[in-house]
Amino acid sequence: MTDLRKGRIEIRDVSVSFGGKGQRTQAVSGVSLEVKPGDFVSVIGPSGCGKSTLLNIVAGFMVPTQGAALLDGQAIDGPGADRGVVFQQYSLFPWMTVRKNVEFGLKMQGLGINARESKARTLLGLAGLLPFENHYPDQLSGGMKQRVGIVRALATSPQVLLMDEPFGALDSQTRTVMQEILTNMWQQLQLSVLFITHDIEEAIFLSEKVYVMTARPGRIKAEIPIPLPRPRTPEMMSSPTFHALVRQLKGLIREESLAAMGGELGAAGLQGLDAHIGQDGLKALS
Ligand SMILES: Nc1ncnc2c1ncn2[C@@H]1O[C@H](COP(=O)(O)OP(=O)(O)OP(=O)(O)O)[C@@H](O)[C@H]1O
Repeated sequence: MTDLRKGRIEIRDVSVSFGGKGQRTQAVSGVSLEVKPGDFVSVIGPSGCGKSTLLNIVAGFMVPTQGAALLDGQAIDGPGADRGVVFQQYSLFPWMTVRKNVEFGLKMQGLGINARESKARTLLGLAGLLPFENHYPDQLSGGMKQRVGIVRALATSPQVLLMDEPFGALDSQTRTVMQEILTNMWQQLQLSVLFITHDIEEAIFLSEKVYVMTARPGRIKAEIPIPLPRPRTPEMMSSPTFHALVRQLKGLIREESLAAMGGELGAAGLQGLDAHIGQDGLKALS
């Protein structure tokens, strides 16, 4: 079991710019956030606000232009086995069975065949995948492939799990089941999770805390604690607290999405919108 005192992620005053002189894009500006050991924290915000950029910095795939990301007080300077990463697209090896996919990282760590097999089977069991251990990825549904992806990321016992829209490609039914499976695994393994999503309900259902980002350049607009009890159940999604949180987050995101779209459309584009739907239509939208 993961040591509960480990797995603290800190992003300290991080700014990121892309491109050279003349074509410089500031993606992220002065972002600070924290995931305490064993916490589940989501980041939500309009498209292009820098969510994936932040996750890539914590994963060690990218270096910030300013500021720093730390894991348990140590500056992150590259990828490491202490951080498991799951992306939206499934990244399984198609020529390996489910179990061999899960065992891969353990083999790289030099674990013997029996220990690898036993660990892989335990985790596959937690995710309900043991009956499919000898299947190949193309014999699995999207939800099952993503469950294997999560189990594979967890196999090397990382202290933190970094997830970038992991359920974005799944239908809503499968997505709901995956959210429940993930909360169960998170509770049993006591990991810290940094979770990127566009989906407000998903962020609330899964998290202890949700950070809302502004339109680009991404800053932290709000930090919303989620006071729902654990374990979370789908019935909680109909509770007044849940609905109030959805309303609050929708309001915050809407402001930023309009700002982001305004930037893309420009004044002329927005005038075109105005001409199309008229002032009354615009009032109805606000
Ligand atoms: N390698 C890069 N070179 C230039 N610009 C980049 C690069 N990577 C990201 N960007 C820009 O930085 C901004 C933030 O990108 P990022 O992918 O982090 O946003 P995001 O919030 O994850 O977006 P989405 O929700 O659409 O996935 C975007 O405007 C993007 O176009």
